[in-house]
Amino acid sequence: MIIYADDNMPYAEQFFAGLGEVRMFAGRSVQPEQLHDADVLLVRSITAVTQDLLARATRLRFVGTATIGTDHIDLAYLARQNIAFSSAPGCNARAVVEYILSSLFCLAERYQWSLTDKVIGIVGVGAIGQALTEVLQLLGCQVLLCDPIRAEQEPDFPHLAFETIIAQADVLSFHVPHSTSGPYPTHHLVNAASLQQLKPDCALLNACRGAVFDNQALLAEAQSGGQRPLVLDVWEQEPAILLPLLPYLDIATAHIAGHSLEGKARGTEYLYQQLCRQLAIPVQHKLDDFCPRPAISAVQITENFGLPDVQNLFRLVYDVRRDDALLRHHIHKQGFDWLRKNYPARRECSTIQLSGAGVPDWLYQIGFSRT
Ligand SMILES: NC(=O)C1=CN([C@@H]2O[C@H](COP(=O)(O)OP(=O)(O)OC[C@H]3O[C@@H](n4cnc5c(N)ncnc54)[C@H](O)[C@@H]3O)[C@@H](O)[C@H]2O)C=CC1
Ligand SMILES: O=C(O)C(=O)[C@H](O)COP(=O)(O)O
Repeated sequence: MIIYADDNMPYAEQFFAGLGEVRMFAGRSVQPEQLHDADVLLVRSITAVTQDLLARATRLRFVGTATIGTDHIDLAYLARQNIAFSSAPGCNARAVVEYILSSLFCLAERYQWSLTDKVIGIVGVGAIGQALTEVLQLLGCQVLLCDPIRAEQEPDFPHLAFETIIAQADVLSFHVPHSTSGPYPTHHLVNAASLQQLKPDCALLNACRGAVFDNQALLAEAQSGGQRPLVLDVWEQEPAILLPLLPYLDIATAHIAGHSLEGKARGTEYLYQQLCRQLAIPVQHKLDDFCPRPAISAVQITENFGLPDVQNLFRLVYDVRRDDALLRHHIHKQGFDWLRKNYPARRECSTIQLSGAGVPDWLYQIGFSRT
């Protein structure tokens, strides 16, 4: 069996070598001829898996994407061809939550907010939006939710219409898939018209898909004197991003919100498990076999620890300002894909064990580990 895997998929060799010959490829530039003998194709979000890409892959039996999003895959074509498919739902949800949390801590410091005074709106309350909601509520924030699809399925879900939430929120964080059709399309949810409905200082955060925000509309508003705080991890037309927008952004990163080591590697592990299931063979490897020990693994908490200390503790794990600086420094010479490919190691809160008599339970609930 020949398994083609994106060369930005951590531990692909280690997980898949026992199942066949593993060949790595460059996700952005892979060509149909390269895949002519593929039995299995494992991609990340930068490879558009279309009928054209698979034109020569007559042996293909399984396609996997080590991502949550599936908007780069022609799912209907795979179904028509009887090619099994798996994404990796939830694999990097925790990393995105930590990215947003770090961004909120930065904005709070820069603008001297108290996060607990802000009304935070979450648009899209799936794996990421739900986990983010729970963390923010544990930190004492007021959170409003918008998810019309959940509202249809769960009568008690506290849904607010998009028009309502955008008028009330001080901060809006988006966690929807990108869609252009269906009853609730998300393409350009934030556009020139919806920007007019927002409070003028309502902060906008996008760590879902670039085209959920009309980037030209953001630029037009900023150039005409708009002052709203902006955080963008994802952009329209990646990797050719709208560079004139950069100076107006508080935080700008290269689609790395989900790129904790655990987040990426869980994606690989999930696909490995799915392929084993497809082949009806037992799972032999797990993530813990491969993930290295984190640089900082334990922290002592004293009885003086309180809510204001969370930001400092959190910065031991992740500080989004590092990734913002990387983008601003390297984007012109090295480019967007280089930033993603050379992303420095980042671990999740769960890799830090907290000890001490005074550890409040909510610290464990927001993601740190017990000793
Ligand atoms: N920046 C990054 O590195 C990453 C980005 N993502 C993006 O984040 C998206 C969300 O991820 P998950 O929460 O895991 O997905 P999910 O599928 O668990 O949740 C998405 C939620 O959005 C809701 N939704 C759909 N259309 C909506 C609309 N018009 N208005 C409000 N809600 C709507 C759905 O009902 C669902 O509850 C992914 O589709 C992916 O595109 C995911 C991981 C990493
Ligand atoms: O999971 C998703 O969906 C994402 O957006 C990924 O975190 C993006 O990472 P790459 O697959 O583009 O490396």
